Order: sequence, then C-alpha cells, then structure tokens
Amino acid sequence: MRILIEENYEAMSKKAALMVAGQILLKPNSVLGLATGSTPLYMYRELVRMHREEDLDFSSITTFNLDEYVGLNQDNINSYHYYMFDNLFNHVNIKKENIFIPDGMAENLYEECKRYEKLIKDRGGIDLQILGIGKNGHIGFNEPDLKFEATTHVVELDDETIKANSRFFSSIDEVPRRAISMGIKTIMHSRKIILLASGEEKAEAVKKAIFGPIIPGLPASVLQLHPDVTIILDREAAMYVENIDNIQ
Ligand SMILES: O=P(O)(O)OC[C@H]1O[C@](O)(CO)[C@@H](O)[C@@H]1O
Repeated sequence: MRILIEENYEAMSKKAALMVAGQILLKPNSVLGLATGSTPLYMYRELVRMHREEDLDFSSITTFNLDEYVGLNQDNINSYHYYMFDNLFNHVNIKKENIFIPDGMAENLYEECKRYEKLIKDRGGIDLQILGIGKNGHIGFNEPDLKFEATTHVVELDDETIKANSRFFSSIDEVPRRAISMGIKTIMHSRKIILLASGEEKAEAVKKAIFGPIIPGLPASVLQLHPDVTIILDREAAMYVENIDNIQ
C-alpha cells in the first residue's frame, strides 16, 4: 500500500489525474473503473483539462462505473449517469460504446448485476480502479458488514450514507434507498487501485482502512490485502496517518 499525502484537495486531485493520465499513456486501451461523489470532481476537471490542452486521448479507453442508484433514470441530475457525462464524458473523446454504468432502472436488477459483472470480464477486467471512501468506510456502495466475496449486487444504503448524500437532493426523502454496486470482490480484482480521500470527516475511516483490522465492518480495510493500492490523501484526511514509515 502506498500512501501519498498532498497539501490540499487540489494537489491531491492533480496527483490522481496524473496517475490516471500515466495509465492512459502507457496503455491507451485501458479499462478504467470510475467513482462518483464529491471527491473525484476536481480530478475529472483536471483530466478534461489534460485532454484539451495536452491531447490526453480517451478514444480507446473503456470505463466501468462503480455504482448507480436504483430508480433514477439517466437524465436525473442526481443519477451517476448524469454526473459522469456532465463531469467527464461530454468533455473528452471517449466512445459512447465504451462507457458502462449499471442501469438502476433495469426491470430485473439481479440480471442487470449479472450482466454488468460479465461485461467487466468480457472487456478483460479493470486495469485501474478509482475509489472514494464513505465516512463509514464504504467503497462503492459496499456498506459495512457486506460480504467481501460479493460481486456486483443490489445494496440497501445505510442511513448514514442516505444522510450524507442528501446534500445533493432537495430533500432526504428523495434519496434512493437502494443502489447497484460493484462488490468488494469485483473491486479487488482490479489490477491497480487508487483511493482518494479529502477532508477531516474522512480521517477516521482512512485511519481504520489503513491501520485497522481487515473486517467487513470497515469495507475499505480489505484494500490492505490488494497488491497495488495507492491512497492519496489531503492533509486533513491524513490527520491520523502519522506513522506511515511502517506501511509497505
Ligand atoms: O466523495 P464523497 O461525496 O464524499 O463520497 C464518498 C463515497 O460515497 C459515495 O458517493 C457513495 O455514497 C461513493 O460513490 C463515494 O466514493
């Protein structure tokens, strides 16, 4: 596990964007796993800038998003579909047929999960997965106490997650109670992982993810078992990560 501590949110985001750009340059047909939420927003902005100013080429890139709310259609501004097109896909030269996001409106959600998992395999698996982290340590929408061996599945969101994400909706009642999410197993099969965390409110979860026991109660702790994880933090998220010398 590599831990990089950057001065602030912007520096953290630029570092992450550089690493994603490096992946794209080294393997132009990479399969990227993408996250939503507030944390990766500036990283996406930076990738768009690199596309415009430095010709960063997305034309052979495939992307799989981590998750999507159940019951929000693609045009809903709170859907992760909308978010991804608004913040990245509409501004780079990625091909539409290479963009994959779970369909939260699918009639048969179970079949949709199976289909999504197969698509990831058919495309050769994920080369680089970007993750954020929830205050409760979730990654994707894998809430505490879900089995590590889960693949893409339907999850019931925790009250804490519903409350945290209600900031994007006009009222908490509008926040969907369920989502489709890649499972921990799906995430762990990625060849490389970058986890981003910014702000004091993530510091406790970050500390437990890095130093705590590896338990389903803190989903991100499973990353300690992955051979190629980089955690990029800003100073606030790193406030309890003092002793990084003993981390390999
Ligand atoms: O970056 P944020 O908005 O703090 O969200 C953290 C995590 O929570 C989620 O938005 C899900 O609640 C994840 O997609 C994200 O990684």
